[in-house]
Amino acid sequence: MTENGAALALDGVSHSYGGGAPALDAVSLVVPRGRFVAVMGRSGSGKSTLLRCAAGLERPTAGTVRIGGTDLATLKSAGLTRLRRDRVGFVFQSLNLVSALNVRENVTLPLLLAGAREGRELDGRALAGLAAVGLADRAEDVPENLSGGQRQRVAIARALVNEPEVVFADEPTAALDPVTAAGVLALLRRAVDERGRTVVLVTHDPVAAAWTDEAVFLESGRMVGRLDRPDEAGVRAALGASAGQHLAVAR
Ligand SMILES: Nc1ncnc2c1ncn2[C@@H]1O[C@H](COP(=O)(O)OP(=O)(O)OP(=O)(O)O)[C@@H](O)[C@H]1O
Repeated sequence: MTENGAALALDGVSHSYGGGAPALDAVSLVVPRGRFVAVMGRSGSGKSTLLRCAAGLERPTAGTVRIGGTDLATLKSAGLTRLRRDRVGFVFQSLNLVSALNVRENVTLPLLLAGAREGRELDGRALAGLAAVGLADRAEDVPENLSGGQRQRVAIARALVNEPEVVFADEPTAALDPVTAAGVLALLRRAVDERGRTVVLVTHDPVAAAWTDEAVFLESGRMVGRLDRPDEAGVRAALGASAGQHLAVAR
């Protein structure tokens, strides 16, 4: 896959907060359309920084980020906001939903922000999205009446509603029990397999990574390895190896 045909392409991306040591150091990554990629590494290795740079939430200090061929550096602040709103979906660990809105309204929010008119068509899209995550019957409920796993499923419906080019998920299952987490990961997997979506998942969890097509490993801001079709044991071994490498360097 060339960079041009990719959903997401990072080329030599570095980022330092306030001129300190690089949190991300010359990372290159090409994610083809219809692929599910896990970004892994220990706490502080730069996973969230990679996601923030890739999603246009943070401007890297060096390197190029392209989403669907658009070089994010060519966009001014308003253009970057539009890109995040129209072409990218987000699922975070928590605080995903607006508590003042019901579930259906939460799902329609990205469409409304993108200029769609309220009405039957919009509600139909929200309900179809909710049905896909098994929550059509909770459409008129408020988020606080939902369990953590149900809220994350609503967040996934919302992240997918505008058919984004890339969905960025930052530890979306960290607060969930293993069974509920598996349900949420299965939904992301289905979005890739059945709807051709592209998902970048930040996680420290080898079980979560085993749902993806490819795991990439960060250590001290650098990309130190990757695994195709990762399984749990392979991911644990790779994480152990990169930690060992780090210790060897630190000594
Ligand atoms: N806003 C910030 N200002 C200054 N330094 C930051 C900021 N955010 C992150 N860092 C630093 O950048 C480095 C990478 O952090 P990052 O949050 O990307 O790691 P992570 O792998 O996502 O960690 P975790 O798994 O704990 O969330 C760390 O050294 C961190 O302290």
